[in-house]
Amino acid sequence: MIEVDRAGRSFTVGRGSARRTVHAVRDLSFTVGAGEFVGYLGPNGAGKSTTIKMLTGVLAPTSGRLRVAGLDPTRRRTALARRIGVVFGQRTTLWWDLPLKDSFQLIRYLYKVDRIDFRRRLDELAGLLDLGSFMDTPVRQLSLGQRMRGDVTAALLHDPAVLVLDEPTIGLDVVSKAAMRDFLRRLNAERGTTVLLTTHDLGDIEKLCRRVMLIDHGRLGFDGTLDELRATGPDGDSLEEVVARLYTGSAPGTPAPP
Ligand SMILES: Nc1ncnc2c1ncn2[C@@H]1O[C@H](COP(=O)(O)OP(=O)(O)OP(=O)(O)O)[C@@H](O)[C@H]1O
Repeated sequence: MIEVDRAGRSFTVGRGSARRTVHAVRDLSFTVGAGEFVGYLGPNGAGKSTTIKMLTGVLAPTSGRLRVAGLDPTRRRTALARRIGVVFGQRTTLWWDLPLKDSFQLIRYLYKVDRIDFRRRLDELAGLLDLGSFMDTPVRQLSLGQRMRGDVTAALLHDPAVLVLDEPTIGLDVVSKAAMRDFLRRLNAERGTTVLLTTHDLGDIEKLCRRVMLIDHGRLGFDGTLDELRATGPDGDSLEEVVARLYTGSAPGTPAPP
């Protein structure tokens, strides 16, 4: 479902003699099969957002190739939009001044979702994510937890095969977080939606992902099961301790090793 083959993305920053190249992602290769739920971890500045931007067609790779649902994300961005859903926990894709339900109608229009499919899907998602009490509320008045549920619904209205989540539980209280995780687990198990989850919340990873990939300085440093990830540290270490050890030595913005 997702194929990344020696993908790289660099940026030129600075001017004159201070001009230099930042290798945000280097020689990145992995595949994610249909129905997998994969965690994508890395310290700040590791290259996670750059990877997501390449997978969603926002940024073209400067080397290598990517395929999502069989499509080249940069060349087939419109076609890909129908196969992929994306949630950025830190910012909304909803219309700030419109009631939530109007945002959904706009998405139906933009994605050309059949009216009956849309109604069925929205009813189902509204039930699962408990949207009923704030469907008529303008997005700017929603609490963070409500807004996040709205954003997840918006990303799923066109029933995408792949869901890319960038910190979908950030800022949520323990109850909302548990509900969101439960929803995502069911979505993956019952609908077979392929999920790539980027998060700094290792609870998300522990509760949801069987497989974890870890990126550091733009390179894939680990790709294996959650159990294999734990086994990289001494017995009895928490996942946080194991991951912190793997992150050690990396700092945001430091040049990637050659
Ligand atoms: N448009 C850009 N121009 C220049 N450098 C960039 C650009 N986008 C990203 N970078 C650099 O590429 C590297 C990777 O950034 P990226 O945003 O992909 O990291 P990240 O893993 O998502 O970090 P975080 O967890 O902090 O969100 C960083 O050094 C960053 O400064």
